Formats: sequence, C-alpha cells, structure tokens
Amino acid sequence: MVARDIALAELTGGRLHVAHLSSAGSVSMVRQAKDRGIRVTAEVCPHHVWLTDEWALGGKGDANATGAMAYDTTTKVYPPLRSHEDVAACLAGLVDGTIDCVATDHAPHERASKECTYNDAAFGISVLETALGTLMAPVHRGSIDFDHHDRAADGGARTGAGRRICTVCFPVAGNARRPGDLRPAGALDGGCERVCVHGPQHPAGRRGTARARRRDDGGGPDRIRGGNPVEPRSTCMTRPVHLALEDGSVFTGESFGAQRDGWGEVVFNTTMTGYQEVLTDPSYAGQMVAFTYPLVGNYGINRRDFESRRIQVSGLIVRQHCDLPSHASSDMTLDAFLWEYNIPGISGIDTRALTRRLRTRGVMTGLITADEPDNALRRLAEIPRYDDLDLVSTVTTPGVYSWDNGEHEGYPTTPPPAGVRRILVTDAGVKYNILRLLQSRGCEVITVPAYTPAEDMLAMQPNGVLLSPGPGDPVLLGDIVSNLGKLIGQVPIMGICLGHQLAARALGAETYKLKFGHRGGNHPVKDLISEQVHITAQNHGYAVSADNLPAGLEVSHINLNDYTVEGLRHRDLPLFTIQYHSEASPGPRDNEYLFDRFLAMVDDAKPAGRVV
Ligand SMILES: NC(=O)CC[C@H](N)C(=O)O
Repeated sequence: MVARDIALAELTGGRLHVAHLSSAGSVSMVRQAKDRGIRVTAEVCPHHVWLTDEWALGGKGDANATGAMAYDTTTKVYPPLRSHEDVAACLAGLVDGTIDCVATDHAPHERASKECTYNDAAFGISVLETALGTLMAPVHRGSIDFDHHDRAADGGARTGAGRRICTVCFPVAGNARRPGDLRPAGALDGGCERVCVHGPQHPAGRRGTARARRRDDGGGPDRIRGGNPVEPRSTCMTRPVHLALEDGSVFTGESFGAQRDGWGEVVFNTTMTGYQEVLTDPSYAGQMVAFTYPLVGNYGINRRDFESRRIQVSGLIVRQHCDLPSHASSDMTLDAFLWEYNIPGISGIDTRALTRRLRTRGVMTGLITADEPDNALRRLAEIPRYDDLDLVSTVTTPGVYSWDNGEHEGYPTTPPPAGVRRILVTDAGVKYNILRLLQSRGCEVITVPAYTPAEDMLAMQPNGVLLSPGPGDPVLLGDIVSNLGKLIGQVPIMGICLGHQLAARALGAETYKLKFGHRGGNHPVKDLISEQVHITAQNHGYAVSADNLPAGLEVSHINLNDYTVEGLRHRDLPLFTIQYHSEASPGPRDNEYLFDRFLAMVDDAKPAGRVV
C-alpha cells in the first residue's frame, strides 16, 4: 500500500503522508522515496517504536511468560504491534528523520470494550497518558534523543523525537473543551477540571502532588506500564474529592460534573439503565444517588428522556462515568449535564462497598467535597437532615399547566370535549411520564401545585385526581394531608408513591421510614387483586404500615422482597394507591395497567358536579 501510494505521489507530483507507519518495509520505502525527492512525510505511533508483538503474549513483553496475561487486550492495536525488527526500523527511521513525527490519535476505551476476549476487544491503546511515557522509554535507554537538534544529510535541521510528538488532548471533557480552556495544574481549584501535563521535566510524576488519573481505557496504561523501564512523566490530573458519611466513613474518588460541594441523603439505586430519568426524578430532591451499576453515562444525555425540567438529585455517585457516550440522540455527556445544572459528581469509588454500608447502616447523610476528610466529617454534623426538610415546596410547579406533549401555562377554562376525561395531577414532584401516559389514554391532563386547596381543585371539575410522587417524609406534609381529607370521596383518586403515602395518612394510616428504601427497576410486587406478579420500578424511602389500617382501606399490592405494602385500595370510596412507580421511566412498563384501572374507576364514577 505504501509502495503504491509512493508511486502515485511520484507520478502525480502530489504530497503523501503515511500515517501510523509500523513495518520495517514501509520505513525503508519512505526512506528511499525521500532520498529520491518524492514529497512524502510519515508518522509513527509511540507504541510502534517500543512495544513488540510479544506484548500480546503477556508478561509485559516477556514471550516466555505466557499465562494469565497472554492476549492482553490492551495490546490489540491497528496496525498491530510488530516484530523487534519492525520496532528497530521505526526507531531508526525516527532518529534519521525518515519519520517526521510521532503522532497519536488517542483511543481511550470503556473497560467493557477491553475486558473481553482478544477477538472481541476494540482496537486501540490508550495513549492519552502513555504516549509520552512510551516514547520516553527509548529516550531513557539512549536510543533516541528528546531535545537534540542535529543536521540532517540534506542540510535541514532535525528535531529530537520529543519535540516532534504531536498530541492533541482534546476534548478532555468537563469544562475544558478547547486548547485555550486548559490551565496549568495550579488552576485546578479555579475551575479547570482535568489537565493533561506532558513533558519530560514534569515534576509530579505519576504519584506526584496531583493525583494521577487512570483513563477509562480498560486499565491499559497501568497494565502496560507495570514492570516497564519507562518512568512515565505524562500525567493526567483530576480533582480528588471525598464522600464523607454520617458513620465516619470517607470514600475518596474523582470529581466530575460541577466542582462544588454537594450534600444530601445518600441512597443507592440498582437500575442498570435509566440514569437520565433517575437524575431528573423530583422524588430524589435532597438526595445523592449512588448507582450500583458500575458504568453510568454510556448512552449520553438527551432531553426527551427527562422526567422533569432539571436535575433533581443533589449529587451523583458512580463507580465509573463514561466520557465518550455512544447514542444517536445524545446531546452531551453525563459530565457536561451535571456541569450544566451545577450538580457535583464523584466517580471512581467502590460503589459496592458503599452500597453494603448503606444496607447495613441504613441511608445516611453525606457530603461530597474536596475538603480534607476530617473537615468534611466535622461539617457533616451541621448539614440539615433529609427527614426534617419540606422538599415538596422546592419541586412543585408554581402555577397550573396543561400537558400536551409539553407544558402549557394555565388550563382551559372550558370543559373538555365530550368523552375526554379531565384529570388533575397534583404536583408534589410529578414525573412527566405520568402526564404522558394519561394523555396517551385520551385524557385532558392538568397539573396543579401540590398545595392547591381541595375546593379549587373541585371547582376545576375534574373526572379524576392523580396524586403525584414526590420527595421527603410524608409526615412533614400535614397541610397536604388535611387538604386531601376534603378531596377523598369527592372524586376518583389514584395516588402514586408520595401520593399513596399522603392519601393513606389522610385516611388515618401510618407511615414509617425504611432502612435503605427501594430504588431500582426490578422489585417484584404481587397484585393481590389479579394475583399477578409484576416487576416494578421503585424509588421510595418511606412506606405505609400494614398495621392498624383504617376501616375500608385494604392492601392491594405487596413487595415480594420484604412484604411491605406496595398498594392500597378503598372498599367503599373511589380510591386506590400505589407505592412504586407504575409510570416506570426508568424501568419495566408492565405496570401501566394501573392507569387503565384508574380510568376505569373514573368512568364508573359519577362525574363530580359536572355533566360530561
Ligand atoms: N417517589 C416518591 O414519591 C417517594 C415518596 C417518598 N418521598 C419516599 O421516599 O418514600
């Protein structure tokens, strides 16, 4: 291929640049072409001047050590790693100027694309951190000069390999998107999130003053560096942050999203997908969510999947976040999304250990901060406790709006056309999918603030009222509970999650706090009416007590994990309630039947003071 292209360049007088030169044959062809005055330039990747195909056998290049590390997927590159002869030829070509520069196109990888068989692994070596380090190996060996300028045979000046390395570290992610955005390491606290420092004199080294960050690449750099004579001086830094918990434990990770402190009740969610819906679910207000699924952000962010207008969690805790999402509808990375809404994230912590701690100790208040751990723990004591906060007032809509695949201020003053049910949704933290599902079932959907007096709601002549989910402890919402007391019995009601808890309290039932709550997409719940078991999406930390239920109220759904109450119905009044997220988003959709059950109840009931 190189010979053909050189011949074409010679024939046409055009210019040829050979990218990723890697074989001895190609080096010699380029050398001869240059000697003959053909306009050809070439580049080589750092790994092709140092690593041989023996690295693929494991043992850090020791061909006799084939074993567990054989076919190390981090060595799968294109062009492939080649023989000693090829490597020597590339090195010689770099030294004598046949090869004009060292170039990399960086290939950071998600762990998953390298933690698989050699055949399945993606091509590429993560060079964001290793490029210079690898290149420095022959420099340290004395085979190549970093700075030396010599005079080539043709009289032109040649520059040392280090001066000819071309690295482009963008996008680095976070807020540094263009070269001009990058600032020196000292500016880390001033807003620059991640800085890549490449240079032979860089004093920090890998374990220097700034924490070295392993790129999301399947562990390539570390695995390749281990045992390598290279003293890597190419460092990618990120801001270390801590997650301090009420029980005195501190998890140290790396900052992503907004660089500011975040605090709230730390809860874990076991869903494997649906991070956009979770982050925008208003029921998470006042909480920092830890995903047990280890990779979050891999399909990016698109506004169609939002469940409210903004991010509602006060912090995000992940094992690994993905900087290179892959999805046709993705507008931005998870990192940028958090940045946009000024929400801090911490990644790189052992979320499994965190989850076990939360399961054992129960949910706890936490603080994400770059402050020293001792300080962080001291400050934790002053942070308001989740159970004492009225969070509904922070998420409810300020005004009435109607839903028609989007929000419209106000509501129609005329009754809906015949046959169309008017459903009011009280917004204590409503999720858009509730509105979507009602609208798709032919309802006129009007959302009202959580504190709307019952009389005002009834004056809007609804056919039914849906009590929305929402954040916080229902015990704190006495006003809403007494208001509901005036509504129950006047109009068919379905309550979801917080709506379920509030309706239960209005009828005289008790609620209590669960140790670590239910948050995920796979909770089995039995519908005692249909006798069917459904897999459900959940997000709640409180539950209705099955003991001493008031007369007329009976349990309709139970959680098959812990037998807690997951639904109630009233024997005499048009009311039923569900503790979990029947609207899904995220999670299994097989619970939408409850909306049909609600509308059947609406259709059975007499219209409240209005003739349809
Ligand atoms: N999703 C919700 O509505 C949650 C209800 C309530 N805040 C709880 O945690 O139990």
